[in-house]
Amino acid sequence: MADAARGHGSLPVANVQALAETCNNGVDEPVPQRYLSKDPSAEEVVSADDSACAIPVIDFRKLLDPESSEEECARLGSACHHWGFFQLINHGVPDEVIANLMKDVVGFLKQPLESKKECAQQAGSLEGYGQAFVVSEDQKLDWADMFYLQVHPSESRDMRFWPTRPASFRDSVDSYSLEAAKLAYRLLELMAKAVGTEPAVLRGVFQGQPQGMRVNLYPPCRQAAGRVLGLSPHSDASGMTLLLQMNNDVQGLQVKKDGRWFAVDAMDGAFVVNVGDFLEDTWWCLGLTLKTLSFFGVGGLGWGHPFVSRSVLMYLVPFVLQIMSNGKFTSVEHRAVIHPTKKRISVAMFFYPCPNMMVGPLPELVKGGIDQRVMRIL
Ligand SMILES: O=C(O)CCC(=O)C(=O)O
Ligand SMILES: [Fe+2]
Repeated sequence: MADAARGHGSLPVANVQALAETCNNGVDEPVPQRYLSKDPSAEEVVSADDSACAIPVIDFRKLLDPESSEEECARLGSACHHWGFFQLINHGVPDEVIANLMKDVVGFLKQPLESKKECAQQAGSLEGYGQAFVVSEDQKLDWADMFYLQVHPSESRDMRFWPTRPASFRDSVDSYSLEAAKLAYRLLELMAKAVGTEPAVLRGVFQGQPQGMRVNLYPPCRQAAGRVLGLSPHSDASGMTLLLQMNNDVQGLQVKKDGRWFAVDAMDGAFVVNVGDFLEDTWWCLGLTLKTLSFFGVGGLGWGHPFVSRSVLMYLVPFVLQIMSNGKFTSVEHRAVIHPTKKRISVAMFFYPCPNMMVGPLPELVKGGIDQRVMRIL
C-alpha cells in the first residue's frame, strides 16, 4: 500500500487559495465553471444544531475506565455501525502536540505560493502540495488545496515533500503522527472488543503499516459558496481516519446517513473519527469494489484505468474495516462544503492495513454459514 499510496498522482490544477483571492477581492471575477457543481445545496442537509441528529460523541477516557468501559464500548460499536463516524473526546493526544502541528500547518499555508511550490506534487505521485483527485481535464474540481505526506513507516518518507519552513514543521508532524498512531491502534483494539472479537487481531493488521497525512485547505467563496464543493462525496481509502479541524467556528464536514447529509459541528479538541471501508461488509471481485464502481457509475473497468487507480487509492483501504467486521461497521460517504467568508483547514490522518495480506471477516463474526468474503490488500 505504501507504493500504491504514492503512485497515481493527480493532474495539475490551479491553486485554489490564489483563485479565491482573485474571486473574493471585490472585482467580481467569476468562479470558473469547472468548480461549479450542479447544486450541492439542493440535497437536504440536517443542521448540526439539532443534537438529536448529531454524530455520536465517544469518550476515550470512559472507554478505558473499567467502571464505564463496557457501556462506552457498546456506544462505540453502535456509532461505528449506524454512523461510521463519531467525535472522540478526552483522547489523550497532548494539546501541545496538536497546537504545534496546527501552528506549523498554518505557517506553511500562509507562505507565498512560490515558497509552497517547493513542495509541489510531481507527476505520478500524490505526495506534496496540490490536489488529490483530478484524473481528467473536464472533471469538476473541488474548491480546495491539499497537501499529502506519507508519514509512516518513517523509512518510507520522501523528504523532498516535507517543508523546511516553518523550521519546526517536520518535528511537529513527526510527533503528531506518532501520537495519532498510538491513539488509533488503541481505538482499533476497542473497536474489535466492541464487535466481540480479539483486540490484538485488528491492531495487528494496522500496527506499523503505512500512515498518510493530508492537509485540506478550503478557502472561502463569497460569490458561489453554495455551488462549489470543498471535497466531493467520497468514502476514505483508509482502515480508519482521524480528522482534526483547525478552526471550529466554521462548519464544513457533512456525513451521509439514510439519504440525507448531516452537518458536523466539530467540538473543540475532539477528533472526528471515521471507519474505513475495510471494516464494513462489501463484496469484492478481482480486487475491485462494487461500491467503488457504483460511485463512478461505471462497470467493467480494468486494472490500469485511471478511475481504477484512483479508486484503489481512495476507496480500497477503508473497506478493510468493513470486511473484517463482516458488516458491523459502516464506511460512510462524506463531503466538505464551503463557507462564503471564512476559510477552513482540516488535517486527516489515514491508517492503512498491512499490504499484501488476505482480508476476510474475522472468524468470530461469521455466524450461520455466511460465506466469507476475502480480498488481497495491494
Ligand atoms: O475536511 C473535512 O472535513 C473532510 C476531509 C476528508 O474527508 C478527507 O480528507 O478525506
Ligand atoms: Fe474523507
